[in-house]
Amino acid sequence: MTQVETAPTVPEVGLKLAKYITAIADKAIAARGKFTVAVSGGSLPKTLGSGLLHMNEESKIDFSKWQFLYADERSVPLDHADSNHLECKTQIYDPLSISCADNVHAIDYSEDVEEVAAKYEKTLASVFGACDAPQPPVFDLVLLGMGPDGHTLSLFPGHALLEERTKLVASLADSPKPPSKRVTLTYPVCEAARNVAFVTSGAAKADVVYNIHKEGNSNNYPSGLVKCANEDGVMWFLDATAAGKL
Ligand SMILES: O=C1O[C@H](COP(=O)(O)O)[C@@H](O)[C@H](O)[C@H]1O
Repeated sequence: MTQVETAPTVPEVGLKLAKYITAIADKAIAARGKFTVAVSGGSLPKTLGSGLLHMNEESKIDFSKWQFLYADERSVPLDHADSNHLECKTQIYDPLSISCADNVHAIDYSEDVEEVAAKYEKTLASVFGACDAPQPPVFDLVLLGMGPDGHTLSLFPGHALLEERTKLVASLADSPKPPSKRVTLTYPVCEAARNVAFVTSGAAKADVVYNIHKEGNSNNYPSGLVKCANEDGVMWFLDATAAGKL
């Protein structure tokens, strides 16, 4: 099951997303004292950053109990133009004065992408306590993007990692979308998360959005295979062009 929210423009999607995420954050902080969110790269940081900035201007958001982690990361230095962390820093953390030292868990770069994945699993354990595949970390929210080929996280159509059920964090060195080396959370982590939301915009995504939501072809795309623990299912935030064929 999925839920779909549409808005005419990307900034309006950002605003809806900001209201959604702050509501989840408030609930998580009231229940457990912190809010854990995994963010993706690509177009998502800009959409999220613009929505949060707008909301923050109206009434200040307290980010002190927010913990930002990553849904996936390109294996490049943190100051590289392809780094998902750099994009989040530019679009979200710096404009909102969110402390990278206190509230963000960047994925450190190394030439050895398997080592990067192993270190990220340790980071998950430091935030969530001991976790493994039978008992994955429980994120309050995983925020995902979707490419025009239907990929999400760094899980690409036809890739062997679509079957990964043992690791929480997987590495790949053959991503069809550059850069080739990446690390990614796996499906079991999404399935354990309290909430999972896609944020997708642009006409290039409209066919895949239609296939996943209207044609019952969701199993043909990595994005369509994502599930979460929320009984209302995965949430989709779409702008008018991505939703154009629904
Ligand atoms: O490479 C990636 O692409 C996807 C989708 O990006 P978008 O620019 O089409 O929104 C993104 O979700 C993922 O985090 C990133 O590594």
